Amino acid sequence: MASEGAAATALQVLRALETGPRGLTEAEAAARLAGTGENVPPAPHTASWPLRCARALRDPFTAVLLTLGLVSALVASWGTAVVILALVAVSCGLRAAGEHRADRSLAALRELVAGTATVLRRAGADAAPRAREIPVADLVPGDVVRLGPGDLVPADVRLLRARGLTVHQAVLTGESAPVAKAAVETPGADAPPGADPFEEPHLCFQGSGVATGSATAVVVATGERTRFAAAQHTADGRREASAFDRSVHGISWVLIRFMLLTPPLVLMANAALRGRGLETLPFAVAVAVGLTPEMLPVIVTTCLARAAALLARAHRVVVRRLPALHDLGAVDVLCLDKTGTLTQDRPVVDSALGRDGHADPDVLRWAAVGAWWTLQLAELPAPDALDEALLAAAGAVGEEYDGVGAVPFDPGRRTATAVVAGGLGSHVLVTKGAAEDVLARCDLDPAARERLLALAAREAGAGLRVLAVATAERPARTRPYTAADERGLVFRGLVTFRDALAPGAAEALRGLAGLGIGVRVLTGDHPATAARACRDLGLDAVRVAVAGDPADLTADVVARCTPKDKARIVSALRAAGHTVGFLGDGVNDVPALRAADVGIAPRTAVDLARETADVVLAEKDLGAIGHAVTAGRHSSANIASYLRVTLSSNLGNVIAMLLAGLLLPFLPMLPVQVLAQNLCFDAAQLAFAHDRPGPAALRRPTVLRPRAFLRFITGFGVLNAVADLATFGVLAIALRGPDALDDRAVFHSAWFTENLLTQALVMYLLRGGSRPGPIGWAAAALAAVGLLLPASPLGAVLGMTGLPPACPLLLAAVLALYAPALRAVRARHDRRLP
Ligand SMILES: Nc1ncnc2c1ncn2[C@@H]1O[C@H](COP(=O)(O)OP(=O)(O)OP(=O)(O)O)[C@@H](O)[C@H]1O
Repeated sequence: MASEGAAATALQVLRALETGPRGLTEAEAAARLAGTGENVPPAPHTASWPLRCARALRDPFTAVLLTLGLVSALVASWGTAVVILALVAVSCGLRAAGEHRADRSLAALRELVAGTATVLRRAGADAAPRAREIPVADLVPGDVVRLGPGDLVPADVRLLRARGLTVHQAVLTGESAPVAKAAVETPGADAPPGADPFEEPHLCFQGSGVATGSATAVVVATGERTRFAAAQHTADGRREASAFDRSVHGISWVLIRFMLLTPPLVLMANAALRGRGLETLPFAVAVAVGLTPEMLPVIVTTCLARAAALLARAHRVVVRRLPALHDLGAVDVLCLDKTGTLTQDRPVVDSALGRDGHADPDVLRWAAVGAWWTLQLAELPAPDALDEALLAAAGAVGEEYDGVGAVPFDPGRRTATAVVAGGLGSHVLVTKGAAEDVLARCDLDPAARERLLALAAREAGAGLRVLAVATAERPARTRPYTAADERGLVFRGLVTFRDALAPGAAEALRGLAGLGIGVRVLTGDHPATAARACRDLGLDAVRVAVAGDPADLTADVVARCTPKDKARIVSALRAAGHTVGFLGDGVNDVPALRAADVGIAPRTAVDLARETADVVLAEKDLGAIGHAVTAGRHSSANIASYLRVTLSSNLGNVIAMLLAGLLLPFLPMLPVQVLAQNLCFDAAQLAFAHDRPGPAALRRPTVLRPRAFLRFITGFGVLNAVADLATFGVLAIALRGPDALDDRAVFHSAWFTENLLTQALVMYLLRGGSRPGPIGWAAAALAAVGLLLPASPLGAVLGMTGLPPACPLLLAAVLALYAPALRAVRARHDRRLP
C-alpha cells in the first residue's frame, strides 16, 4: 500500500478504494467486511505448542542440560542421558503449560480494553455522513476515520486533512519522539523508490498513536495487510528486561560457568588423585546437573502466570507484559499524573472572571467559541474534558461566527487557538490555555502580568483548574494560522473549573506509602491546583516545584510538566537507581509511560496510553495498584526463595560429593542416583510457585542483589557440605572403618537419604516466612521419599538397599546438629539485612 499511496494523490487513493471524503455507506462497509475480514492483527501471543516448547529450550539452563544429556548419550551412559532428557522434557512441558494458562486467562480481559475508532459512515447513498464510534475490528478499506490526541491509528491510513498532527511511531520504528504528519497532495513525489514508508508524511500506520493535533484519513489497509502486522513478526519486546530479571539472569550465568567447569574439574581431580579415567564422566555430568536450578524457568513462569491470573480475576488488573510484574514488585517510586488519576477528569465550570477578578460571562463565551471552533475545524473525534465543560456551561455558542482556522491544543505549548471571522475583513484569534502561557503571549506591562498571575494562583490555590482566555483582532488573510500567530493578544480573563478527586485515591496513596513506595505527582497543571489536590488527598508537607526548576527531581509534586518533562524526570529517577512506575491516563503521559520501568494506565485512559502501558487497571480503582505491587513482590519473593534454597542445597551437595569422591575408593553416589535425588528435589521445589511468602517480603520493594545473593548461597552451601561430610564421617566411624565403607550400596543409600533429609530441612528453614504451607508439605514428602525409597523396589533398580537400623539414628543425630546451626546462621544473616 505504501508504494501505491506514495505515488497517488488523496483523490486517486479515494478513487482506487471506491470511496469518497464522505465515507462509505453502512451497506458497503458490511459487504467489504465480509470480503476482507476483521481488522485484527494476527494474534502474536497464541504460539503453538511445539513453538512454546522450542522457546522453552532457549532458556540457558535447559540448553546446558540438553548438552549434558547429549554428552551422556555420546559416552553411552544411557541411564544418565534418559534421566536428563526427562528433566528437560518435564521442564519444557511445565513451562509451556504455564504460559498457555497465563495467555488464556488474560485474553478475555484484554477484550475489555480493546479500542474503538471514530468513523464517518452514511445510512444510505444519499444520507449525510455521521461520525460514530465502532470497534476497531469493524473497519474496512475505504472507511474515512477521524483521529484526535491519544487515539491509536486503527489501520494503515492515508491522510486527507490534518492539523498540527504528530504521531508516536515508536512501536514501528523505535523512534521515541513524535513525528509530524501532513496531508500533502503530492506526497513523496521525489522520494527515491523503496524509501522508508514510515517517513512518508501523509501515511499513518496501525500501531502508531496521535500525540497532538487531529486528522481525517481514509483506511487503505486493515488486519493482516497492515505494516504493523508485518512488523510484528520481526519486532517484539520493546522494553529491556526488568531489574529483577537481570539479577536472576546474572546469577544464572555465574552458575552456568560453574556448571560448565564442573565436569572437566571432576575428571581432572579424579584422574590426578585416584587415577580414574573417562569412566567418571557420567558422574561428573550428573554432579554438574546437580548444580543446576533446572526448575527456574518453570517456577518463574508459574509464579508470574499465577499472579497475573489472580490479579485479573480478583482485582481486574490486566498485565500486558508478564515480566512487568517483577518490575512492579521492585518499584520504589511511583510517579502519577494528577488529572484523571488523582482527580476524575470530569471538570465543571466554576466561574468566569474578568481582568479585575469579578464575574464576567463574556470570558466564558469567548472560551466556548474557541472550544467550539477548535472542535469543528480540527475535526476532533471528541472534545477534550475542558472543552466539553466549556461547551456544557456556555450553551449554544460559536455558530454565530464563521470559523476560519484552528491550532489545536498541544500539551507542550499548553494553549489552543481558534480563528473566527470578525467584522469588516478582520479575523479574531481566540486563545485559551494555561495562565502563564497565555499571559506570556499577551501585550501587558510586567506589573499587570504579575497581578493576573497572582489572580490565577489564588484560584488554583482553592483547588480549581484555571484556563486563561485572550483574543486578538487581525486583518483577514488566507495564509493558514499557526502557533506562531499566538502573540500580541489581549487578555480577557480566567475560567475556573472544579474537578472532583478520584474516589479511593486517598486510600490508594496511603496504601502505597505502607508498601514503602514514594509517590511523585508529575502534572501539566498549575502548581497550586496540584498542591491543593495533594493536600486534600492527605499528602502533607508536599514539596512543589515547576518543571525545569533545579528542584524538580526531588520535589513531591512537579507542575507544568510537558510530556517531555515527565519522561525526563522518570528517566533521571531511574538513572539515580530507583525502579520507577508511572501511572497516567493522558496523551501527555505516553513518553513517561514508555520511559518508566513499568507503565500503568487506568482503563479509562486514552487508547494510546493504554496501549503503551504494561499494566491496565480495568476498574477505576487506584487501590488495585497496591494489589498489583503485592502480587509482583509475591512472585519475586517466591522465585528468590526458590533460588536461595535450591542453590545453597545443590552447592553443598556438590562440594561434599566431590570431596567424598576423592577420599573414597569408589564414587559416593552412582550418576543415576545423583540424578534421581535431583529429580525428587526438583519436584518438591515446585511448591515454591504456590508458596505464600512471609509479610516481611511483601512490605518492601523487592531487590535481588547478585553479590549478596551469591554470598548467601556460598555460606549456606558450605554449611550444607559440612553436614554432608559429617554424615560421611559418622557413617565411616559407626560402621567401623573401611570395611563398612566397602558396602557401596549401603553407603550410597545412606547418602541418598541424608541428602534428601538435609534438602527438606533447608527448604523448610531457609524459606523465611512463618507458616509452612505448601513448602512444609513438600519438605515432609521429600523427607519421606528419602527414608523410604532406598528400601523400595525402585530403590533396588537404582542400586540402593535398605539401611541398617543404626543408620537413621545416626542421620537423625547429624540433622539434630545441622538444624540449629542452620537456624543460627539464618538469624545472623537476617539481622545483617537492612
Ligand atoms: N483544551 C484545552 N485548551 C486550552 N488549554 C488547555 C486545554 N487542556 C488543557 N489546557 C491547559 O494546559 C495545561 C496542561 O494540560 P495537560 O493536558 O498537559 O495536563 P493536565 O491535564 O493539566 O494534567 P495531568 O498532567 O495531571 O494530566 C492544563 O493545565 C491547562 O491549563
